Amino acid sequence: MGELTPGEREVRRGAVGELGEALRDLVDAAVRTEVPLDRLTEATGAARELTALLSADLREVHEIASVDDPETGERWYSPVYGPGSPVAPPMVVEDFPDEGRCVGRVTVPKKLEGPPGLVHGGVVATLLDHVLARSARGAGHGGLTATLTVTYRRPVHLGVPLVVIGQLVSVEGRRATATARLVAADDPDTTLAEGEALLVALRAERASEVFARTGRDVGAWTSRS
Ligand SMILES: CCCCC/C=C\C/C=C\C/C=C\C/C=C\CCCC(=O)SCCNC(=O)CCNC(=O)[C@H](O)C(C)(C)COP(=O)(O)OP(=O)(O)OC[C@H]1O[C@@H](n2cnc3c(N)ncnc32)[C@H](O)[C@@H]1OP(=O)(O)O
Repeated sequence: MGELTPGEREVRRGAVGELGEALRDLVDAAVRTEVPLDRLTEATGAARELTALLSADLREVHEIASVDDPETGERWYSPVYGPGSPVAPPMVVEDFPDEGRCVGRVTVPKKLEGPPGLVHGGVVATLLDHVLARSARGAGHGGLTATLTVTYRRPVHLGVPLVVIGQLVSVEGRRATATARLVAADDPDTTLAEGEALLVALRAERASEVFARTGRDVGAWTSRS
């Protein structure tokens, strides 16, 4: 699909979000179902039909989606916040760029379970990584995560509203550091997990190399100065 007009992109984004929500419901049912074997087999056939329907026009693996904005970094299939992603929890994030802060809200579903009833530790790291990078990006210091330290202080339960706060701490040349906390919405004083990251902005020429296969200008990961 070629580039969309702003109006077309808005309409398509709405449809992508609806499909994403339907697929997340499907994934949730798929990981929780205890229906008899014949029902499982029937569902497998229906799922394969759905795959054929969507596969009539597919992007290559490096191609950027028509609904995305590579300059601002809005990604509709992000595994963290993408409205179109079946694997995203998804987290809803509010940006406070003037304060170098962002606040994510998320209730983690069954598909992202680690120990029984608890959120997988890699998922906790992913949620922290996102708000860490995003707090810096919002304040104009887009970069890739160079180091990420996660401290798991308390078990994080599935199905509980969570708040994940990222805060940009310092910027020095292409390097930015940020910290993040994950808490339960109803107990904001108890830290469940915390993160710290070094984000390094790519030099412009390095960014052109790294993202060459997308065939697009990708500005959100480079130094903006
Ligand atoms: C959809 C609807 C809703 C709308 C949503 C709207 C908006 C959403 C927008 C945004 C979302 C925002 C953002 C968040 C998104 C995603 C977050 C995910 C982040 C990631 O998932 S990201 C992937 C994983 N990540 C990598 O894939 C990195 C691989 N890696 C490399 O690509 C290189 O390794 C690199 C680039 C890191 C460095 O490479 P390089 O060549 O530039 O490095 P170089 O040597 O020049 O270092 C430069 C200076 O950094 C220092 N430095 C470097 N590394 C260091 C280390 N480890 N420790 C300490 N210091 C270090 C040096 O010491 C030097 O410092 P100095 O300049 O002072 O000498």
